[in-house]
This record gives sequence, structure tokens and C-alpha cells, in this order.
Amino acid sequence: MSEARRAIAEADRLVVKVGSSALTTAGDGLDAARLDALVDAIAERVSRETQIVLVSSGAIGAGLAPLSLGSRPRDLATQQAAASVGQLALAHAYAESFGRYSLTVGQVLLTSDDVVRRAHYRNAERTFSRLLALGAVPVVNENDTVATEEIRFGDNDRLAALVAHLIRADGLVLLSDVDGLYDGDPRNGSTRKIVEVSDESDLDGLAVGRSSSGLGTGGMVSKVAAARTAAAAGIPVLIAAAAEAKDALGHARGGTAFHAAGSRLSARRFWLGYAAGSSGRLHLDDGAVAAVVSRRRSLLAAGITGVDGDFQAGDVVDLVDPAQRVVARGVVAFDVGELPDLIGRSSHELPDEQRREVVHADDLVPLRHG
Ligand SMILES: Nc1ncnc2c1ncn2[C@@H]1O[C@H](COP(=O)(O)OP(=O)(O)O)[C@@H](O)[C@H]1O
Ligand SMILES: N[C@@H](CCC(=O)OP(=O)(O)O)C(=O)O
Repeated sequence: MSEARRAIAEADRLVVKVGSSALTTAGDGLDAARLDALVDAIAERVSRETQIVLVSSGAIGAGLAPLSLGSRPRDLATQQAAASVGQLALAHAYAESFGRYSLTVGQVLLTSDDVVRRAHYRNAERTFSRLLALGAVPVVNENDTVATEEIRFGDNDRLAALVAHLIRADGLVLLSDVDGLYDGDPRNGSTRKIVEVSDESDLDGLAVGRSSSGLGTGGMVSKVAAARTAAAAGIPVLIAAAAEAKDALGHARGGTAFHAAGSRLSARRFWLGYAAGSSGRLHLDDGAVAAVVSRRRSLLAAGITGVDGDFQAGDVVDLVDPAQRVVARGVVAFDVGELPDLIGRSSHELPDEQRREVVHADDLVPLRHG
């Protein structure tokens, strides 16, 4: 058994995410039997003293049938109406189902602001800790009814990865209608399942696509992105079929395991690299990329070739290489309006008051390419 699987099998704290396609069908809405089977697997794990936070999609899917909507609506207002009806059904179904085991659920509906803004992030962390300490199972979803297009997470895979770090989980399990990551979309004939992803090179050349059910949002693309985020932050991930939740949660069997890369990032560095919204971009030359990414140095004005966005000193910005890839993120020390006069110039050419790093090494998180 790989180290990642062992960590998940023995975890004290897990985030389990289940997708719409595993819980709902377009015609009939919520599938109570499948929800019960998932809860059975979670309850079994809780009985082994594992604390579990469940991130559940399915509000929109569960709201379709009661509103006589045939398929997943495309416009945001109807999606929100469906989510409003469906979330209630979903929460009720979980309360009933966990009630069979005398387990209490608590509903946590998050907007992106709750994790993107650092003060809110800490607040959410306190809520989860208290719920878990009281023995409840937090059931999380995006607060779809109030989220607008601009501020939506859009997919719960990313939300689950952020929550996993937020609560300092030992592992993340993403349950879907497919039993893992394949080297191509399994709908397109012969494809091979990837059993272990121990580093980024295991993902080279894979064709990862969108949802097949018409109910899911991000498809395998968002699951792989979320798995990479969690793994980069030191959290192992298992992508598996909801139908095999018992094996996945009980023994970390089946599916695709993503190994944790390195040690766990601090809350601040994780927030900076993966959770915070970006207010702009700094374009770096090759020398600056090497200094910042490989040598972990501060970013100086001399290595910046261009700037875009609308940011102020203290905001988070993306650092971009000449091929337009985001190679790092960091807190910028100047307002956007100050930078055009400084960039490309070395420190000794600058007036004293501007002779400081544009992004200090302590405020900078290098990212892996993908
Ligand atoms: N390389 C791949 N490996 C596995 N599944 C893939 C791949 N590419 C696309 N998919 C599709 O992604 C779907 C899962 O995504 P989605 O429907 O969004 O699930 P969920 O609702 O659980 O989030 C699968 O049903 C599958 O058809
Ligand atoms: N918040 C939405 C789910 C969004 C989402 O990510 O869906 P999925 O791809 O099925 O995990 C809902 O509850 O319908």
C-alpha cells in the first residue's frame, strides 16, 4: 500500500467530497439509496474515531425535479432557484440518514469570500473546529443562492481542497461517478486507469475532460486541479467512485491516489498561494523567474518586464514567466501606478524611498507548473 493510501486509511481527520453525478439524476432528483450508502461508509469511518467534514454537491441537481426542470439550467438565476430548493432537500436527507447512526449534522454554506479573505478564513476555521469538537458532521456546500458569477467557486472540488487545508485534514477523498483518473475520458473507449500519482510527471500526456452526466460541473479537470492543490500543500488525495465509498473510506482501496508533495504549507502560505484572489499580474524575465522560484529570493524591480491589473500595496498578485505561466504568487509592496517608473531598473538607480523589494521572499509562494 502506498504511503498516500496508508495516510488516508489511518487519518484522524478527513475531508470527503461527493459530486452531483453520484447523488442525483436529472429526472428523479436526489437518489436516497445512493446517499444512504455514502452515509453508511462515512458513519463506519466515524465509528473508528475519524473526524469527517463532508463537502456535498447536488443542491442544483436535487432541486430540478421538485421545480419540474428537465435538465440542469444554464442561467445563474435558475441554477440558484434550483439550489435553493435542492439544498434544503439535501440537508434534510443527510440529517435523516446520519440520524440512523445517531450522528448530528451541521450545515456550512460558504462563499468564496469566506476562504479568500484571510479574516473570514480564520472564522470558518473556528466554526469547523467547534462543530467537530462537538461530535457533529459538518456538511458543506457553496452558498449557491447568493454567489454571483464573479465570486463563485463554481466547483466543489476546489472548495474541498481549500477546506481540507483549512481544517488541517490528513487526507482528502473525492468521490464521483467514475472510479478514478484515466489516461483519457473513459467514455471514449479503451483507457487505462492511473493508480498512483506520485509526482507531476505522472500526469504528463493525460487527456482530462469535462463532465459526462450533465449534472457535474468541473469534470475530471477540476478534480485533478483540486488534487494537485491539496497534494502541493502536503495533503494526500484519493479520487474514487462514490459507489465504492466503503472501500475508499474504509481502507483507501481503489481509485487514484495522489501523493502529498513535501511538507505541509503554513496557513498563511497556503492562503497566499492557493486561496487568495489575485488583483493583478507582474511579468518576470527569465532571470527573475530563476531567482524567485529556484533560489527563493525576493522579486526586485529590475526583473519585471510589465505589469497589469488594478492593485495596491498589500494586495496579492500573480507572478508570470515569459511563457505566460503563473510561477508564483505574492503580496506586492507597491501600488500599480508606482511600478511603471521602477520596472527594469536596478535598485541603485532608484530613489531611497523606492529601494525595496517589489515582493519580499517571505510574502511569496512559488507554484508548480501544470
Ligand atoms: N481522464 C478522465 N478520467 C476520468 N474521468 C474523466 C476523464 N476525463 C473526463 N472524465 C469525466 O469526468 C466525469 C466526472 O466529473 P463530474 O461529472 O464533474 O463529477 P462530479 O459530479 O462527481 O464532480 C466522469 O464521469 C468522466 O466522464
Ligand atoms: N454547489 C453546486 C455543485 C457545484 C459542483 O461542483 O458540482 P460537482 O462538479 O458535481 O461537484 C450544487 O450543490 O449543485
